[in-house]
Parts: sequence; C-alpha cells; structure tokens
Amino acid sequence: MQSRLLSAPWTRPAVRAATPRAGRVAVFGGTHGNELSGVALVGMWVKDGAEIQRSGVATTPFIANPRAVERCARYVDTDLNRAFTAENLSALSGDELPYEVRRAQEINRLFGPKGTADAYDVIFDLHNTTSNMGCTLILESSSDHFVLQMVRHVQKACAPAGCSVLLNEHPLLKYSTSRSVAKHPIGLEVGPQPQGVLRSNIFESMRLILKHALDFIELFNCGVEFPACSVDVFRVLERVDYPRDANGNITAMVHPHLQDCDWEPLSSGDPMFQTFDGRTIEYQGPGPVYPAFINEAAYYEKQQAFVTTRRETLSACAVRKLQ
Ligand SMILES: CC(=O)N[C@@H](CC(=O)O)C(=O)O
Ligand SMILES: [Zn+2]
Repeated sequence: MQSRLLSAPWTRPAVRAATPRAGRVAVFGGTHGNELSGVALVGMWVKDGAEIQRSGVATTPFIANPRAVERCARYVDTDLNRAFTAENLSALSGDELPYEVRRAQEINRLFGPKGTADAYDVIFDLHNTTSNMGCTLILESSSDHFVLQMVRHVQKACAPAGCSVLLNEHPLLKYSTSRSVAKHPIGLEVGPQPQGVLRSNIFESMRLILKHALDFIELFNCGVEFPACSVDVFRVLERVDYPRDANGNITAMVHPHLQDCDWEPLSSGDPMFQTFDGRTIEYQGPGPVYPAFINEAAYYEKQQAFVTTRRETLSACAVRKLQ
C-alpha cells in the first residue's frame, strides 16, 4: 500500500497521495511485557473486540511477547522491539535462537512479511514509558503521508489535550520494531507509568488515542479526502547517557530541574545531571533541544538518560483512498 502520486492532478488538484484502503490493521500490546496499559487493553479486546472494530476494517488485537507478559518483564532473552532486523528474520529457525528472535519470525509470518505487499497495512504498537511524556505517537518515516494525516486527525480529535509526535529516522538510533512489519507502523507511547503498574488515567488516554486513530482509518476507507496539512514533530537527534565511572556504574542522576520536563526546551548551560555529591552537570550544545524519554527505566541498560530532539514541521499531502 505505497503512497503514490496520481497522474491526473488537474482533475483533483488537492490530492497528491492516494493509497488503497487500509483493510488489515493490528493492535499490538505486550511487545514489552511490563508495560501494562497495552497488555490490559489488548487482553480485553482479545476477549471482546467490538470496541476496536470499524466498518470495512479487520482489526486484530495481539499480545506480541506472551512470555514476557507472563513474567511481567520487558523481555525474556532480548528486546523484541529491536529484533526485526533482516538478519534475525532470515535466521534459520531452531531452539538455539533467542526466544524473541523466534517470536519475531512468527510475527513476521503472521503480519508481514516485512517490506512486502502481503504485509498488514497498519500496526499500532502500544507502549508505556516511565517518563513524563504524556501521549506520544512514534513515527518511523517523515514521508508516510497516510500516517501524517492520521496524526493530524488524532491531534484535532484530542484537543485541547495534546498528543506529541516523535519522529525517529536517525540512521544510528533507529531500531527494528515489531510494528515495522506493517506498511504503516505507528508506536503509541503513554506515560508516566511505572513498569509493572496499571494507572487508570494512562490506560484511558491510550484507549482514546487508539479510538481516534481507528476512526481515521474508517473515514479514510469510506472515501473521505483529507486535505494537505502540516504536522509538528520532534525529530530524534542524539542519545545522552548518564555520567558513568570506569566500571560503567552511573555517577549522577537526572537533575531535578530536568526530571519530568520532557518536550520542554533545554539550552546550553541548563542543569542536566546531579552527581551523588550534589554537583550539577550542565547541558552543553547547540540548542534549544527538546528532550524526551527522560529517565526512562528501560533505557538504563541502553546507556540512555534521554534523547534530544528538535522541532520540525512536516507537510502532509492530501490523501484519499484509491478507487
Ligand atoms: C519505553 C519503551 O519501551 N519505548 C519504546 C519506544 C518505541 O516503541 O519505539 C522502545 O524503546 O522500544
Ligand atoms: Zn515499550
């Protein structure tokens, strides 16, 4: 379902990108087994999926990493949300492969194959963060006009509540997600929520974002045309690690002035870390940047205290379903 340019722009000047209908949609929960909003929502929809059904769309709720869910752990052997590399997906199956690599192959068979015409149209992947990021949609491409239009729709429908957009197209920091199996991958990250905890406000926020996103797909499939628009996003720039000693142990914490300040500007000279003996370490660099995933629990092992982003406005072409 690639976006493609229509060849007769004079007949419909506003419409530049059109796609076939988004007929197959999946909602993944439990890609990380200790992020419980997605686990609970998807668990609920596996029992009764009426809430996520829309006319003309088949939506499949799916627990991506059941073993990790059972243990209430992020993963069992390796991070499933990094496992969808070409190398892993083509590795010869066998018991010696890490559980998540075998699971990635299975998911690729069910919802992919990744990068082919047979792949699912849309996968929503539900995550929680311990950071104070609120509702965030995570995009993997700045040129997926269908997804950009969906984001715009969700943001309008959510207002005045906000929904931030994190764009990760960074050549080194981008990773091979579960959702990347679909033609149009969308991550949904809602926080703050501790690992292994359910908070009703976070659960309801996630549920509402997904509702609006599915409504968009239904409207799109009914033939509604979405006019060209612009979308403000935060583009991933850099990973910032904690200060560490020679043994790799951290020697400082996120500074209280930075803690919980996701999406707020951080400029050169602003406090960033506080050492155990009370010294302040300042951010140095061109700015302002907009940090996200500040003090995310899952990222200590990934040597990341936060990511920096910059604000950018993307333009989305008008889209409508191909007749
Ligand atoms: C906290 C967390 O798990 N965040 C997700 C973000 C994403 O889905 O891209 C991850 O690192 O896989
Ligand atoms: Zn996650």
